[in-house]
Amino acid sequence: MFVSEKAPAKINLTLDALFKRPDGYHELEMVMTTVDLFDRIDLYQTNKSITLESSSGLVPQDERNLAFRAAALLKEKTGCDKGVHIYIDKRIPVAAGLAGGSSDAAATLRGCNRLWGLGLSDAELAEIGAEIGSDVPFCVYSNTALAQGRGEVLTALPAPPTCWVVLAKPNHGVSTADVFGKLRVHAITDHPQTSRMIEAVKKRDYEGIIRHLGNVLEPVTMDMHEDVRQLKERMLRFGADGVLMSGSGPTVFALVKQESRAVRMVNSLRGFCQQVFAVRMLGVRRESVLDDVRTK
Ligand SMILES: C[C@@](CO)(OP(=O)(O)O)[C@H](O)COP(=O)(O)OP(=O)(O)OC[C@H]1O[C@@H](n2ccc(N)nc2=O)[C@H](O)[C@@H]1O
Ligand SMILES: Nc1ncnc2c1ncn2[C@@H]1O[C@H](COP(=O)(O)OP(=O)(O)O)[C@@H](O)[C@H]1O
Repeated sequence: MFVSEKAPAKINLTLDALFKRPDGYHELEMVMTTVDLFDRIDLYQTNKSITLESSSGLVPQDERNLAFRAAALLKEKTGCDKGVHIYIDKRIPVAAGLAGGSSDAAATLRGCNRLWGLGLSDAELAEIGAEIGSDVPFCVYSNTALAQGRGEVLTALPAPPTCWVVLAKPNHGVSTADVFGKLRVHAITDHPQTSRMIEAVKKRDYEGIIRHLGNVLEPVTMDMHEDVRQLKERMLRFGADGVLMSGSGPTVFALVKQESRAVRMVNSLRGFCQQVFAVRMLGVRRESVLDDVRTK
């Protein structure tokens, strides 16, 4: 038996931190959505064990991989005695603020649920996913949502209006824990207006979305990596309607309406960053690559 799942990247249209909690996590408010840049997760049923391989040498190929951890946790929670071989075709840049690992874990939860015939709901998968990482519940649904708490309390939103999203990742990663570690919540002067962003998304108001883009982690990462600040300035100069760093970074995304402008921007950024993509805003979950369970 074999199933395949798409694992899309996410971007943050807003990211606000309200306070640091006693458990060390930050209480967040984020509007997140998905873009048309995917990893592909192929899952092959085996006897008992879990094994993993990836097209990318940049991610662990063992039990440290978040997809491996997802399959192991699902087995443990359900008492399922089946196994799986996981193959990850990696397209999403790693340690980039695009939730690539979380999305791989979420796609593995969705895929193993089908492969092993467990019949769990998305809400049950999201609850299991929250034990792997704060972004995993959002990635189980992979739509558009307001995320609160440490990221796991979700309220679904409609998809934003479609537009081009140019993603550019500087030639280094950042550690999410390091960025949160340097954030001083009481010193934030420029909180995003989350409710205004929600309103703009609901009204499919493109200009409103552009106006209310905001991320309190952006100055923190920029102070650690000057090239992220330069990248944002460059994208604005190249004619983006709006530019923001996604999550803890260092990927910066630009929103543009016209395809021709997105293509020009990609060509202009290629000398500056190795990983540059022009993709569409998605905002809703796409079903699996191969629609149904197939017998091999
Ligand atoms: C910042 C965000 C925004 O979407 O995305 P990325 O930049 O990773 O894509 C997420 O909150 C990242 O979620 P995720 O990558 O799953 O984080 P986790 O593994 O749960 O946590 C990694 C570390 O980040 C910090 N952390 C994370 C979430 C949160 N609400 N407060 C925190 O302080 C903690 O130090 C934690 O140890
Ligand atoms: N399947 C996976 N894909 C990407 N990274 C993974 C995966 N499994 C574990 N990791 C580890 O998780 C860390 C964060 O990766 P990633 O999810 O790409 O970053 P971000 O949360 O910033 O988008 C990396 O250091 C990477 O080694």
